Amino acid sequence: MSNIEQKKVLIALDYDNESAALAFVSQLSPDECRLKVGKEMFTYFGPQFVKKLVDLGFDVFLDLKFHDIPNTVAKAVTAAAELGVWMVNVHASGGTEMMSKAKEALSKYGDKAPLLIAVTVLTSMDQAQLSKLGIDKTPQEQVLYLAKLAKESGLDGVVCSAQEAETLKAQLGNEFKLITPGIRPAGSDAGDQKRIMTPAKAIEAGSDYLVIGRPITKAEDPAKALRDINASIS
Ligand SMILES: O=c1ccn([C@@H]2O[C@H](COP(=O)(O)O)[C@@H](O)[C@H]2O)c(=O)[nH]1
Repeated sequence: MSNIEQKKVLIALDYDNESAALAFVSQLSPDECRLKVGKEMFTYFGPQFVKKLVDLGFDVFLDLKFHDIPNTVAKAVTAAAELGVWMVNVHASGGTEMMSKAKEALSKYGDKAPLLIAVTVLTSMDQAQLSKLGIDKTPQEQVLYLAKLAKESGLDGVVCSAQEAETLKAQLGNEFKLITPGIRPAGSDAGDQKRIMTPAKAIEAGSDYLVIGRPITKAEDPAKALRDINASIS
């Protein structure tokens, strides 16, 4: 398996203990995965933690899902770029002006700019939860609608579930990146995830990157769990 194929897995480092997270990371190579830092670890351990991972040579996806007025989000993604992260995200429901301003703010970093992607419909949401929000569309329709706005705004891709990947690749083209959480190896616990798929099926459907947390970090042997997943998608 080439390094490029191996690096399709983005491990969600959702730990409340920095030493435990770093002990796990010390078993990994930047050649076999990328790392995702989300709201929990960022809130506990801050930008210094992100910097540590970047300095260890890992590509880091800073998953803070910014959602605010255009000026604030443009400044927030700039702060992310200053940390040297590989990817950062905003919520597509923040609108096209917000997304375009964020993308524009990153242009000064040239080819060092992090990829900018937009969250569409959280993978923990199903049809019933969308309806409760007053959205009268299927998750598939709503994801496609928001992904089109993200593409129009110049973003590099979206966060969606692998269940929407085939449609999005067909409608938005191969270059537009699909980052898919809600990945569950066969037999593993779905937890709070609703729109799920196995790693191999997700890649087959068109996912570019798989976000995987608990199936790896809560496994008896997390490093082996990653190796097994990488083998299953090679
Ligand atoms: O729609 C989304 C957007 C982000 N996430 C994040 O991905 C990981 C998934 O972790 P698992 O343990 O594999 O469920 C987690 O950090 C979420 O915040 C998502 O799940 N869905």
